[in-house]
Amino acid sequence: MLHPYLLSLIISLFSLYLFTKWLLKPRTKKKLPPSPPSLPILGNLHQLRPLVHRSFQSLGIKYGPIMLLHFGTKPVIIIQSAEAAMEIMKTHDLVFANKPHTYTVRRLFYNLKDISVAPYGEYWRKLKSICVLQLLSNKMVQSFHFIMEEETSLLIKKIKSCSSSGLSVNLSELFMSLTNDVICRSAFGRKHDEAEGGKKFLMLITELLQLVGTISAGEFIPCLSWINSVNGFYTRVEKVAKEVDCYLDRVIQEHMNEGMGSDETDKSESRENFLDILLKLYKNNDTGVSIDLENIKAIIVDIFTAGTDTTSTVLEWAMTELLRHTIVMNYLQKEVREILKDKQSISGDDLEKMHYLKAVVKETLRYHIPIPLLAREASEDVKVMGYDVAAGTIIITNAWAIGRDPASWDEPEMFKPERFLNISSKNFIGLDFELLPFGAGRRRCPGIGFAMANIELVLANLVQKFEWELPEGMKREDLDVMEQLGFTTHRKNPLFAEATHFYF
Ligand code: HEM
Repeated sequence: MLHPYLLSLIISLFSLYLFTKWLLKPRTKKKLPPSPPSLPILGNLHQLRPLVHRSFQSLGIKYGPIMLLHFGTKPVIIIQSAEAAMEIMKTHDLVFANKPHTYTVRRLFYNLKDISVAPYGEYWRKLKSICVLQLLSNKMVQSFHFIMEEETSLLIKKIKSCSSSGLSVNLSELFMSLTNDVICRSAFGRKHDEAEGGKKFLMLITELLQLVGTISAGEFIPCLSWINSVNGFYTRVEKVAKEVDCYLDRVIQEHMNEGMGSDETDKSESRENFLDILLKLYKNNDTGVSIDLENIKAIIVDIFTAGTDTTSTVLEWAMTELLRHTIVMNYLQKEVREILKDKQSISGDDLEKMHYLKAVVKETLRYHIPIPLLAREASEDVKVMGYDVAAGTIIITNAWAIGRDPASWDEPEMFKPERFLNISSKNFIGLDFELLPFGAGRRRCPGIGFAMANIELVLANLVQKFEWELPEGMKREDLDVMEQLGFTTHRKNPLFAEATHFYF
């Protein structure tokens, strides 16, 4: 037995040894990206203006292509070069396969039961494969071509009738309603008119996107979360979530009844739509992942939010730039009219030959990227561009700034479709990190084929069938290019134009 004094001496010496060892241990200091000075509690939130992508770009000029900000207490890394984006969406794609969520996102997307914000894992993989292989496969996109054609013909008729009365047309509104109708028919098999709340649903989706696109201090600073209750933000979130849910409940119930032979059947299209496929999976449950009605509603919200505003935004900006650049408009009209000759209906094969049209769409996607910010979250500690990124850090890739980065693009502030005519020019399918309108890596958009088919068909028809002018008295240089705050950067003010001559 040791004497108690001796025992305590040994313990004390051993503790001293351990303490000294700990003190002398060389500390590996974390190497963090450059960071603008921040305020207590607020972090860098006070430095962000409503058009956040522009604020990030301005800060990036001083702090570089990878910088660390704090949204309240939450560290957020901002990526603003193609090289850094490649590290996030290619080199470490698996580590960054998760999306960050706020209360708003969880509430509006059925507690992450959808595809676009669902955590990366088995469940998300199954849903994504359903989306890629079944809902948005090439075969399905081709089967929806007739919907896109019919809706485009309706758009043309509306423009003609408006212009025959000497009125200018609100193209922004027409594009939004066209893309909504195309998605609605592809999703549910038919359009939903005013009486069925179709227009209201469109407005709800627009509001949902605005809420998701708002960076509210209350979501990032726990002690300020009361602000969102007081300023009505959470009330709006709650109202939109409930109304969307109510609408989708009704639509799904009707769809199930139609399948059982209700007299609604005559309004529906005979071909399979998204809801048919999802309800089949729900009933058969043979995919290995059980889909319940909440999942179906969440996926439908995804398809509407991802597919309507984005597509109409591209159309709106493409027409804005064509109206601002007469030479581009003339060149495009010449190409489309030469390929079509007297044909009125435009096929997929015709569109394939329209290289300048494709260049105009690509340039629009670069210059006016519909979703400017791509958010991810680190699932483990990792090094990016030599900097330490801790698990849980939010990463935001500013795809808007990358599309305008002078290091990657000649004259990035000019609208020049010609830059995409070269065979080796960049593409948007997620392999060129200078051009990321559809993202890249595992989380890349599965709706590229659907969106491009729709956009090209509408634009080709608009430039083939009409001559376009700005409303009377307005000069090209007066046409504004202001962006609206939200998840997608559409025009702040609606685009009005006049169709002066018809060729059909
Ligand atoms: C011009 C039109 C469109 C643009 C610019 C666009 C852009 C995007 C972007 C940037 C993402 C996120 C990618 C990432 O984080 O890396 C995304 C995801 C997604 N998009 Fe699209 N999209 C468009 C059309 C569509 C359409 C028409 C649909 C469906 C009908 C669709 C369905 C989805 C879905 C389900 C996701 C989530 C994918 C996932 O998280 O794995 N998108 N889209």
